[in-house]
Amino acid sequence: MASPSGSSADGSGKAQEAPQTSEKAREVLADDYYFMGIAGLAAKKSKDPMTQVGACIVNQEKKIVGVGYNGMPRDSKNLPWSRNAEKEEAERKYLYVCHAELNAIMNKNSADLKGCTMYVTLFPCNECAKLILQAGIKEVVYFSEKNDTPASTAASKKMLEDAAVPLRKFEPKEAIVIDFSKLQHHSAK
Ligand SMILES: Nc1ccn([C@H]2C[C@H](O)[C@@H](COP(=O)(O)O)O2)c(=O)n1
Ligand SMILES: [Zn+2]
Repeated sequence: MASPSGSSADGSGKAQEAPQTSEKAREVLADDYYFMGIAGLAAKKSKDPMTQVGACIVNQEKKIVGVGYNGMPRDSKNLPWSRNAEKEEAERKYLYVCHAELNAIMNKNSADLKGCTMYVTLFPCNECAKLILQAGIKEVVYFSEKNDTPASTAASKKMLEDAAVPLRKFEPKEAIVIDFSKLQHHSAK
């Protein structure tokens, strides 16, 4: 470690290099912010005009093994995105859309998801809770909760609780901002 004064700090007698004044300590993103941030970024890819949801699955070594967002099934072209309650059920998105959690699980790049944690930007519905349990996921971290499907939410909570899978709300204390101009790297010389 360089000593600020530039004098010997290791007993070698050699002067240590002082840190450049332009070098400053960087903040290291905490795991929850990083993984929920990835889920949030994935959500931005969703074509759902009303609700974009993202999910990120992390294994016990804190490696990302699956990411997904809500979208229509593969190769579909003309399925409706409407949520309009006055339309026929077949003309609304709900029968067709693949939830972010389903897509994250399907997109897995590891043999299995046993012992993993799922980060998801919206509370998982009861169908996704079943998928989460069947995949062997052992923890769920969610960000927001809508109260428009109370029976589904209650069933989801019940299933996860019954299987002793902890469900935790992510409560960020600050925003993450990606400023691309700050990602510009400059050579040392
Ligand atoms: N945990 C969840 C909950 C919902 N979704 C998707 C399904 C739809 O695309 C959208 C909800 O639509 P809304 O009723 O808000 O218009 O969110 C999901 O992927 N994961
Ligand atoms: Zn779902």
